[in-house]
Amino acid sequence: MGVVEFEDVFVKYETYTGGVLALRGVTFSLGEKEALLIMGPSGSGKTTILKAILGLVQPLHGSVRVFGTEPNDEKRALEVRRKIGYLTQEGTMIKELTVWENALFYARGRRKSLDEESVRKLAERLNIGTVLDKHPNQLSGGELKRAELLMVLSDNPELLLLDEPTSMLDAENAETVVEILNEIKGRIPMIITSHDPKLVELSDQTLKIVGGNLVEENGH
Ligand SMILES: Nc1ncnc2c1ncn2[C@@H]1O[C@H](COP(=O)(O)OP(=O)(O)OP(=O)(O)O)[C@@H](O)[C@H]1O
Repeated sequence: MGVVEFEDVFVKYETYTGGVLALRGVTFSLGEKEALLIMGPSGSGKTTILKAILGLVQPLHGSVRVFGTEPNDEKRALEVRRKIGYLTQEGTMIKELTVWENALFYARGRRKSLDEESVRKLAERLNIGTVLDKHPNQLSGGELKRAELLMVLSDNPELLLLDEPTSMLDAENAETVVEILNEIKGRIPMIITSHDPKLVELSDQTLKIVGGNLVEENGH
């Protein structure tokens, strides 16, 4: 059994004009040591796959299972959600809190504790050692991206969903992020959306999605 299993999943967003079918029969499985990369043009359904894993959208048809459970299952949804580290494209940090306070708040909400020393070490590696006591609106786009990643990695997630983890980063910082993900790979299963060739290299499996349909699958 995979950590994540999609079987013929259709997802529709309701709109005033009748709705958008964002996923049209998507099937794939993520093994417990695997890194899966999802590629595809803007609006093709990549983020919707991540949202379906988190239970933020309901399949119209088909089944999604995460750690053997439907992410919308009332009794186990929260337990499953707490295992997942989700890096969004838009960021989720609270602007009134510092980066360190955000990481603490994020971990506490998930019933986890943080080891300050390892968080500081990871921050140094991500080249944001000096931003832990700053507020998110005091950071550059690239610093904020790495701070969000720091928060998501800090509380030892059991599954990582990373939406465009190297976008907004210069080559050197993108390289460091890929290096860190390479070290984590095999320990924490991950699903990454990106077009970054370095992340293609890192992944065990690549899916290409166009207009909500899987058009290509490659196992490396
Ligand atoms: N909340 C929503 N309501 C209505 N339509 C939506 C909603 N969210 C996404 N969509 C539509 O669903 C489709 C898939 O969107 P999705 O965000 O999954 O694409 P994506 O591949 O992640 O795009 P990008 O690379 O630009 O982030 C798009 O047509 C988008 O406009």
